[in-house]
Parts: sequence; structure tokens; C-alpha cells
Amino acid sequence: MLFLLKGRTISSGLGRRLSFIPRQASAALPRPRFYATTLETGPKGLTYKSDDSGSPIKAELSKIWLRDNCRCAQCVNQDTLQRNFDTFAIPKDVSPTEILPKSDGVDILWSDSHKSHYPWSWLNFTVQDTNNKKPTIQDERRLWGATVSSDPPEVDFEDVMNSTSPKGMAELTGKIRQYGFCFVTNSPKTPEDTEKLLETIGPIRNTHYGGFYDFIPDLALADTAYTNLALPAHTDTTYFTEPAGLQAFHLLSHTPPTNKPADEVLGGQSLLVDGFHAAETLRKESPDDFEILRKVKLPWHASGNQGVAIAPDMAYPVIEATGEKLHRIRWNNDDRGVVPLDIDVDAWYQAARKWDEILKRKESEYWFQLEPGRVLIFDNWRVLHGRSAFEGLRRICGAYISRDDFISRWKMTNFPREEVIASNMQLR
Ligand SMILES: C[N+](C)(C)CCCC[C@H](N)C(=O)O
Ligand SMILES: O=C(O)CCC(=O)C(=O)O
Ligand SMILES: [Fe+2]
Repeated sequence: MLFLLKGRTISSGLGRRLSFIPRQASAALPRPRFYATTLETGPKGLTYKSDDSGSPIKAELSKIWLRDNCRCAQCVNQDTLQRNFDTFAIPKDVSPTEILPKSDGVDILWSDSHKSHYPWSWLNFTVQDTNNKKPTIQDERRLWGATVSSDPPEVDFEDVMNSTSPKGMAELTGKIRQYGFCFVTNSPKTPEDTEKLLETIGPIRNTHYGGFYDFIPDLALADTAYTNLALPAHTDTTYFTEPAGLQAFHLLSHTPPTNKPADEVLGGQSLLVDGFHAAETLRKESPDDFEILRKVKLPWHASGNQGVAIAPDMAYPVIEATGEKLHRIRWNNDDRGVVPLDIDVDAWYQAARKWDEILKRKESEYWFQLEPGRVLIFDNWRVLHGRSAFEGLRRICGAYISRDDFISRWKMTNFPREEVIASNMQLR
């Protein structure tokens, strides 16, 4: 048992012993100041205690849990950070034969003669996290309406593509995380460069529309996107179990029909609506309607293409939220299936009508003109998109990127790797 001196900061030795962190890393886990920390055998295994100026923490740690989370270089594959042993080969009754607190952490000698090391930073991070559920990754959202048009989030193409500094990519993914969308300005006006840009965020997701898409209104695929019809605000791929995380549009050209003068207004304006802002407005104005759209699960489908009939693994609601936190909006009224008859159907339609009315409010709608050189990338789990009807030949390219690939890029360019890995490994 050891009482460490209050108030000392942990020596730089911490970096030396954080064996579960890749060798090249510095110790970027939140550095706890030194405080009275003890780890001793207790009633249920091992009792961890620390008190850092008045916020005492105590946790009973299971022996098998602690052994299974050994951070030593033998137990954690140092090249892959994967667990490097068979958890179930550990004897069920494994227990510590010696507890050896050190300056940067604590060693434990186990009855199966394995010697573990746990950095104090890892133990504090893990135990505090369990006790306080403090999110470590800052994740603030900025809800917006039509006024976002005065200063839409933008990042320059060169900055994003700068391979010597992640700053541009950090800013792009950070703005998409905060606003749900961002423009990449001064982009080369080619599909090839657009594809390269999107690939730097994450792998392009393949669907029945292909991978990187480059389309015109020729009904090449059986979907209204491949027409010149107006499309009301919607999220894409509502019919996939996991809707596309990011979607991108880069207008390459829009040429008038032959019988029209070159300067004729052709339509094809673009629309964005912040689905999270709309959902919060609904929750405030009509909490019952919000609850109906959150609770009622619906079928969704994509059926137009020969040989393709897509539907998700189960029914999903329009609004997915846990408590206060909004998780995902799924809304494409054209792809929505039949409202199930085992619910109060008229109540659902009333709720959906209110939702539709909020989406279509002038103060909700951000209308703008896509143009060559200005790539739009948005969070398809939050932001709805649409367009006005148009004439002429309008060519757009872009791609879908899966959610987890986007979140990985956002975290890894905005936060220390160790913090991201530690927080990814634990329930948040
Ligand atoms: C061209 N691109 C592949 C982007 C779209 C294809 C159609 C997407 C469909 N309307 C939906 O809402 O999911
Ligand atoms: O043509 C556009 O502006 C967007 C069409 C659309 O909604 C899509 O391709 O998902
Ligand atoms: Fe769409």
C-alpha cells in the first residue's frame, strides 16, 4: 500500500511506462496530478482509491477484469494494439500475490506468475470515466438555420490536401462535426481531384449506385436524383441499415438546353436543412410529435433498379435520439414505406406534417448555388439536402463515406491518438 505525496506532478517518467501506448507517442492522456492513490486487495478483488483535492474516487476492481486489461508489452500487441493473449486461459481464480506501486503506475504479480503493469494515468482515466462518465472528446454542435448563408463553414482545398500538416483536414472534419457540413473552396474542377479529396477523408463507400458518382439527369439509374425534378429536403440512403455517413456534391457544369440562351436561369439551386435544429424545434414546439417520430419505426426501401430491392435490417424511426442527445435523422418521404397500421396512424401523420412544416420554414432553409471549384461535404445523419427543378445538362460528382471512417478521421486529426484510443476502448 502506498500513499503518494500530494501535489507532485507525475514525472515525465509517465511517458516511459505507458506500455499500452505506441512507442512513438507522448503521454497525452489527461495527466492526473499526483494524489493519494492506492490499489490494494479488497473485499471484491482490488480496491482502487484516489483523492484529488476533494473528489475522492473509490472503485472495487475485479481481479480477472484487471488481469484481462493488463497493459504490458506482452499482453498488448505493440504493433496492432490488439489483445495478445487468450483471456480464458487465465485461471478463473487468478489473484495478486504482490502489489508494487511505482511512481508512474503499479505493478502486480499474479498467482499465474504473470507480471502486469498499469500506468496510473490509465487506471485514473478508466476508473474516473466509469465513475464520472466524463466525455474526453470535445464534441460541440452548432445548430443553424437560413442565416448560416452569411458565413457558411469553408476550408481551402490546398489546406485539406496538405500532406505535411493535418491542420486542414482537422478543420474540415471539425467543421463537418460542428455544423454538419462544410465547403471545400478552390478545388480543382475535375472529378479526379474531387475523388482524391474525398478519399483523403476516408474510403469511398460502394453502393448500387457505384462508388464515386458522376451523374447527369439521364435516369441512368432508377432514382429521381438522376432526373431534373425538384427534390424536397431529405437524407440519402434511408433504406440502408446504416445510412451513408457523409455525402458530397461537386457541380462540374450546368449547360442550358439547346433552345435556350446561355444566360438563361436554369434552376438547380441546392438546399440544406439542419435536421438536428429542426428536431430540437419540434421537441420544443410539439414534444408529443417529437416522441412519435422518435418512437414509431417505419419501413424504408429502394426498389427502382432492376434486380435491386433494398431495405434495412429492421424498421427505423425518423428521429433517433437517446435522452437529450440526437443521434440520427432518417427522412426521405419518397423512399419511406407504408406506415404500419398497428400504431395510431393519424397521430403519426400529424407529427410528420409538423416535422415537414418545420423543415420547409424559410428560417430553416439554406438555399445556395453549387458551383465548380466549391465541393459540398455534409453529415447525412444530420443534414438534409434537396434541390429546385432545373433545365439543361447539370453534372454533379461526389461520393458517400461511411460514418465510422469519417469519425475516425475527425478524431485522429483533432485529438491526441492516445486519448482517442483510450476513449474508443471504453464505453462513453
Ligand atoms: C447520385 N447519388 C448516388 C448521390 C444519389 C442516388 C440517389 C439517392 C436516393 N435518392 C436516396 O435518397 O438515397
Ligand atoms: O442534384 C442534386 O443537387 C442532389 C440530388 C440528390 O439528392 C442526390 O444525388 O442524393
Ligand atoms: Fe439525395
